[in-house]
Amino acid sequence: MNHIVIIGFMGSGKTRVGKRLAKDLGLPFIDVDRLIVKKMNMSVKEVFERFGEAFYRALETMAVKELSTDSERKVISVSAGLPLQEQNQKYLQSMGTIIYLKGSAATLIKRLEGSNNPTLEGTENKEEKIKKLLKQRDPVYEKFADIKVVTGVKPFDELIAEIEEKLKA
Ligand SMILES: Nc1ncnc2c1ncn2[C@@H]1O[C@H](COP(=O)(O)OP(=O)(O)O)[C@@H](O)[C@H]1O
Ligand SMILES: O=C(O)C1=C[C@@H](OP(=O)(O)O)[C@@H](O)[C@H](O)C1
Ligand SMILES: [Mg+2]
Repeated sequence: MNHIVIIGFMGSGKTRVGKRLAKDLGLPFIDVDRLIVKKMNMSVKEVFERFGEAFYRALETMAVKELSTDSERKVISVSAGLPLQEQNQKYLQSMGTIIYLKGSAATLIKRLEGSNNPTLEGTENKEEKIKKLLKQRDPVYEKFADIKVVTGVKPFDELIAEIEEKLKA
């Protein structure tokens, strides 16, 4: 497929960037988290609480499998944990151009201050947890990236322009 796929840590801007790219490119936008929220008619947090993380991960796999064979080109923001799951990786790789929105620990910590993300909830030291998870996840995101851009260093519009240039190259 030739989708444009956005990956990255929680708070890296996948949803915001994906929405804007889709608008600029005149493509439909899909956000995997939002797709699940709609399907389940409850928040991500509620799905985790009522059915557990494994169930949420299974929903992610169903979504990515379906999208990997969807022939209508789209901008797709996948949830942060999705690329980490081995069962998703073959689908992810067949989807199209993968953009990694890379953020420093400092940028992500700042953006996730008020977040009620279930992956970070209940942790005593949120900063340490973010740093630890980022260390585990960054090499995986790097591995799958066709295009890498750093978020948090330039204004949003300039970041979008950089991505659009790289997509043309
Ligand atoms: N390039 C950026 N510069 C500043 N703030 C940003 C940028 N991209 C996203 N944000 C903000 O960071 C937060 C997380 O963005 P979001 O798109 O929800 O991330 P994700 O979907 O990767 O978890 C939001 O408040 C969003 O407005
Ligand atoms: O990192 C994770 O494990 C998760 C990230 C979230 O997505 P965002 O990247 O949109 O925050 C959401 O899918 C869920 O809370 C699990
Ligand atoms: Mg999001």
